[in-house]
Amino acid sequence: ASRQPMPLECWRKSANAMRRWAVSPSLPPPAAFAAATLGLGVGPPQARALASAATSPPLGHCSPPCPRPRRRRSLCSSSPSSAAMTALAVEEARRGRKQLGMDPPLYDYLLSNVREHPVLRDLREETASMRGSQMQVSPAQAQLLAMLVQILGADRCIEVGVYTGYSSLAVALALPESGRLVACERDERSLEVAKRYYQLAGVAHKVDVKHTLAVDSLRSLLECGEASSYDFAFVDADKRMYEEYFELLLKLVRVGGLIVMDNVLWYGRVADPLVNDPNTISIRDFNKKLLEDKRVTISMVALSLICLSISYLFTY
Ligand SMILES: C[S@@+](CC[C@H](N)C(=O)[O-])C[C@H]1O[C@@H](n2cnc3c(N)ncnc32)[C@H](O)[C@@H]1O
Repeated sequence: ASRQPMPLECWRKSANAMRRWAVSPSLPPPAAFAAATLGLGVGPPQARALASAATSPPLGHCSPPCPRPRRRRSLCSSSPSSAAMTALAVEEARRGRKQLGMDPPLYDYLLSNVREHPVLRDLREETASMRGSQMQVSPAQAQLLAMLVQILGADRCIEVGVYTGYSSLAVALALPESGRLVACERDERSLEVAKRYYQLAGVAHKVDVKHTLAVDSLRSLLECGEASSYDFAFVDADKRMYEEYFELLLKLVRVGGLIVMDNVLWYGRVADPLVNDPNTISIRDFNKKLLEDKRVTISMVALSLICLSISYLFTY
């Protein structure tokens, strides 16, 4: 597909954001760039290096006049120009590319085999331009969540970490008319988008939105006597709370139900002994405890692979 050249002012804004991020480990990556690098299977250290390499002005934008000779730093001779990089980032976010360790052509192929509800597609496209869009689950992941809900015959579900509602909408669409999804999210602005799309998809009556800290919502469900009354839970929020969410959900979800925890591979960081930030340590510890936890049966998966195999099971 042909792409229009990016206006210089837009390019400057994204280049500045990327440059700030490249030198400040405490800052989150610019959303679209993070989506692009994750989609490409690039880990955070390489992504940061790429961001720093990709911030020289794009070809054709600094002449005339050009105050000093341009030096393009690049990681390898085939590094794309920054304009191409930024355009790619936007495209990646728009297309919902997010898959650990899968190269882009194969992931494109996978995405082209996802059945995505039109309202989910619209939500994904609207979210792509929003801050934090890289947090959204991919269409393939959402399809798997919906399928798990259907296989379970789930009627009552919980989601921790709604953002703009992509995964919760996929689950709500898969629920029967009598179904109920308790959707926990602390951010009001994201929830406004989510609620709008629940309405558009005609599932708002199935979703019970809890706008507060998720841990408080889960505790209050237990206080209301709802122990063992849920079939399915999906956790996709603050990683340092995983253990606490898991313990609460273990009480809320019935025996034979399913708890899905997102990001347990944490973009590969859990396997890198040099990465020891609090989120990574927390997920690593959580995975270790779960491995030894005899109360549950576990399966840690690179999501899209299980998605394909389950699809084929159903096809034949
Ligand atoms: C990874 S995003 C969720 C993405 C969502 N599942 C989707 O597919 O679009 C995580 C969300 O969790 C929310 N969150 C983080 N900590 C939370 C907390 N303690 N209580 C409730 N929500 C929280 C954030 O505001 C953010 O919107």
